[in-house]
Amino acid sequence: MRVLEDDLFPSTPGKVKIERAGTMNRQLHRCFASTSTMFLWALFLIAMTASYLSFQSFVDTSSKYFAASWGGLHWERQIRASAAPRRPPGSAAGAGMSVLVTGAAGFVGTHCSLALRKRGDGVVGIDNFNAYYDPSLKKARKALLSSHGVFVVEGDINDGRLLAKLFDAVPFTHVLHLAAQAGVRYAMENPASYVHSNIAGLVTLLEACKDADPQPAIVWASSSSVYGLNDKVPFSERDRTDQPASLYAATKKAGEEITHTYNHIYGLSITGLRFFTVYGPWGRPDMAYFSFTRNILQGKPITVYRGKDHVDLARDFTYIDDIVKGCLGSLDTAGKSTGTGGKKRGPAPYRIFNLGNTSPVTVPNLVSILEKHLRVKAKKNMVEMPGNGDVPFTHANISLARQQLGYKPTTNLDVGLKKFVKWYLSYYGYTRGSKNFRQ
Ligand SMILES: O=C(O)[C@H]1O[C@H](OP(=O)(O)OP(=O)(O)OC[C@H]2O[C@@H](n3ccc(=O)[nH]c3=O)[C@H](O)[C@@H]2O)[C@H](O)[C@@H](O)[C@@H]1O
Repeated sequence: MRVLEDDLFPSTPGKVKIERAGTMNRQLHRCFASTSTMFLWALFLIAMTASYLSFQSFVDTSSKYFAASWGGLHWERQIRASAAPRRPPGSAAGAGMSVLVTGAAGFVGTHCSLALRKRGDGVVGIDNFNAYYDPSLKKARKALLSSHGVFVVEGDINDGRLLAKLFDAVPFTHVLHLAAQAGVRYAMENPASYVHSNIAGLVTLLEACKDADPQPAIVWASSSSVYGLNDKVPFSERDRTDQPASLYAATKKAGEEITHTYNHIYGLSITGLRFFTVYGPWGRPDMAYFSFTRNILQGKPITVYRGKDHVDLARDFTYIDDIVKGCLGSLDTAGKSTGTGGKKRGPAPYRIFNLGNTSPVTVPNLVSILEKHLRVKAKKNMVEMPGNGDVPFTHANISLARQQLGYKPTTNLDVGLKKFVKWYLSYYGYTRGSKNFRQ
């Protein structure tokens, strides 16, 4: 390039003058020659760029094709086998459902999938096994599901092609949508992950459901956090939910509105469940009861948040088995979706239920119960609740779920944490007095 420039704009003007006088023709000729050289260079560069881009898109497409962990005849056979209900013929509970469970390798997803499978329903799971918390725990849950005949597809709910393929392979009667970016405080660290899973992923899933023929009925996980700054207790489904305290809560609230539009426009049957701080065996390591247990056993301090004026925070902690009953009750009572091929044929149910325990426990009390079951004293750092999205307390009114789902929680925090601690000690291979953890 520098050579070309020098040719057109020589750096010795005196010399130019002399040459101009005598050799104008030659100069013109050189100029034309340089222009055509530039033209050729430009053509060459365009050709190179075009072939690079087409090579890139070939690499992208083929790597997607080769990296895809789904598709093919064998895969479809596994999906269909897993989706097939196995209730005995003539069973009082009917023919059985085919349920697509999103977030199946998650905490609530695993328990619900197992419970459905155990009573004879067909279940196919989908999970993206992201690294929000230790994926090896998710893999272990997947192995547990697999040992009970539940197949879990490794994929993302944002992948519309995968969802379409699943609905092509199986006429799912229900979708239990539990895949989400959970956690209240993490939303300040990674806000985009909440939009990706709880908004974009939800819409992609609803699009697939609305296009499916037959359309499935959808039961999905909202959250008690939608009550936000509401201070009327206990929280009832009729209370205001327009003051979220965290982005997480805002995305769950948005999910309630988004599902409403799909119910209204396409006739999808929707049930939203507001879970209240679910805990238990195979739980989520990011939650307080789980991380407190780990730290207490390892002799590390735990941070206990306190509200304004030293008021203890409280949660309506709900045991996983009770939540599973609420989820299955919701699937069993969900009315049918009415649309086909994206067209609504009539009104479909739109329901929202609180699934809580109705007896809040303070966080210091939770710690005392853990200390009792672990037989280890916690090193507590009491700090004022940072302004990171937490709410001071939650308390569910569950009358609606009791009436319509037959929901009746039966496990208190003491009994539930005892079961959790038993699982934790066996899963992480901890024997009392030893410091050998897998974690
Ligand atoms: O039910 C819900 O709506 C929500 O319940 C939990 O959220 P949260 O109730 O905040 O549960 P934890 O993160 O386990 O916290 C429980 C309590 O412990 C407190 N905490 C948490 C962490 C910590 O280090 N110290 C501490 O005192 C929190 O402030 C809170 O009061 C889940 O993480 C959410 O995904 C779910 O949607």
